Amino acid sequence: MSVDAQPVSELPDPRNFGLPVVAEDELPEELRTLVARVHDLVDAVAHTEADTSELARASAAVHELTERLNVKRRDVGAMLERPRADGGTDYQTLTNVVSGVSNPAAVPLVLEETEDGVRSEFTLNGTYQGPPGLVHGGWIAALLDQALGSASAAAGMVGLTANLDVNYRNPTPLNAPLEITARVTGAERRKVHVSGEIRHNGEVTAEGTAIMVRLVAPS
Ligand SMILES: CCCCCCCC/C=C\CCCCCCCC(=O)SCCNC(=O)CCNC(=O)[C@H](O)C(C)(C)COP(=O)(O)OP(=O)(O)OC[C@H]1O[C@@H](n2cnc3c(N)ncnc32)[C@H](O)[C@@H]1OP(=O)(O)O
Repeated sequence: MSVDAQPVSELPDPRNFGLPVVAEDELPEELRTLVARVHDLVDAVAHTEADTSELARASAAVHELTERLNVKRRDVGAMLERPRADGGTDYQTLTNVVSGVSNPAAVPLVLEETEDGVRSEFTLNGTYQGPPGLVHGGWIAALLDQALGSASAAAGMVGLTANLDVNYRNPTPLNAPLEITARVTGAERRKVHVSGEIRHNGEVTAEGTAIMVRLVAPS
């Protein structure tokens, strides 16, 4: 596979795409705490066997809270900006459903750059269940999509997924330590070829390949 695309050293500035940008240090610690607590709340709701009066009280409290938080909402598409260790700037979608720091539905997947791509260790609670005790296959695809896209971005080539191919090799367990890895394997013109896998105890449970098509900033 040929590698003839020229990686750019900096990620494109989302402002050039008309997107609002929030600096990481502008994100209140109280929001991060709220996100973590609501993440746990979703799992609690999914599995609770509390009695009906407790359920009714919880339902009213959550409804009231939703109305209070909805008074002031961020624009869809807001991007989080943070400094990178190498002096560059990193961007990610604030509410990304897999890794967004303000999204309680997110895993959250915190991908670290490695020598050849990206990597993360994470655990999925019962919220992500498909078959009994196992992670939903659609979420496995979403996790791989995110890691594959991030590997491309980490190599300076931000793109959209044009094609994603997933093989489910072994069941992926809930509530157990998982590892995800991804890397760029080649690039030609705007196409970036990426591959990655999810492992449990060192054994591959799912692997994916994708073609990301690099974004071109409007001129
Ligand atoms: C915005 C600001 C950014 C700021 C910085 C951000 C930092 C972010 C940080 C971290 C990264 C995050 C990571 C995200 C991870 C999650 C990713 C997703 O979930 S993406 C959502 C799902 N994907 C879509 O919604 C795409 C929908 N499809 C499209 O929009 C178009 O089809 C698109 C862009 C993929 C291509 O359209 P065309 O018109 O631009 O380009 P054409 O000319 O058609 O294709 C270019 C090349 O790609 C090939 N191609 C296109 N589609 C293909 C396909 N399905 N299979 C194989 N090849 C394909 C073509 O054959 C062509 O190749 P040839 O250069 O001629 O060899």
